[in-house]
Amino acid sequence: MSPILEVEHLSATIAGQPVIEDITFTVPATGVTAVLGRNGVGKTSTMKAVMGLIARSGKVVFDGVRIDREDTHRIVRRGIGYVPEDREVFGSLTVAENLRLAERDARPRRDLVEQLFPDLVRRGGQRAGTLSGGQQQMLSLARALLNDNRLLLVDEPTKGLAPKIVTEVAEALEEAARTVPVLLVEQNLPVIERLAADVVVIDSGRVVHTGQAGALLTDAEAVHRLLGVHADTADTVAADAVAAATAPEGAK
Ligand SMILES: Nc1ncnc2c1ncn2[C@@H]1O[C@H](COP(=O)(O)OP(=O)(O)OP(=O)(O)O)[C@@H](O)[C@H]1O
Repeated sequence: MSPILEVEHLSATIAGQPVIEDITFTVPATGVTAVLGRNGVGKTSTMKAVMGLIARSGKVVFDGVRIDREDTHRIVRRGIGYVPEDREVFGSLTVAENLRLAERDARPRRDLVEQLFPDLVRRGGQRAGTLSGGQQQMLSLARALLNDNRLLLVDEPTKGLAPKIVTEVAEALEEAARTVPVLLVEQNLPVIERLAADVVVIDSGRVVHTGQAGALLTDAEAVHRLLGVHADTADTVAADAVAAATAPEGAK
């Protein structure tokens, strides 16, 4: 099967400063591909460059069509959904209004969204600005899933969330990934282990490793060298996350 996204020699600048230098990778047409790397190496910039949100050069091919000269509006209409790191929701509008505004297709996938996020249905009348961080993340994901996208770019969806909510967001993403391929920026190794088939590791604006997620995560030396964390720390984090997610309410 051909890749859904091909990125070749992609470079980008913000305010004239280079933020990524020479990024090359492909995203398979199914499953989750994780973009990893230490803080500030260019993960978010890579997503923004693909979406045409920052000045870029190089080649980006989406489902066989070059999109690197197109504006963001056109790229979105081609079927790439983008869930940015800052969870863009309209804070003064209700949850239901946020969802309605995101509907682009003639037949939005309301059933899928209601099945994945029953809590959002219950909170339809609540102003989005008063939702918790985890609920805002769910709303942001739901907005992208309403349309029949052919690829989702999701930037650090679990950042800053409590372990139990991290598990809920991971579950929602896992479900979503059954219907659409996902390019996921993520720092949480247990989440990557659970969701990702493939990984792309970035360092100093360049790709330094691509391969299968399982092969990287079981190689403690590579995890330490490429990501700057100890694999056993990741195991501890995973164990803590599972314990927190499964502990009775009063024990958390
Ligand atoms: N608006 C901006 N103005 C100037 N420099 C920026 C801006 N946004 C990002 N940068 C710089 O670009 C580089 C890459 O940033 P980017 O946000 O892509 O990294 P990241 O890997 O996503 O980081 P993190 O994991 O911390 O979110 C960093 O050195 C950052 O300081």
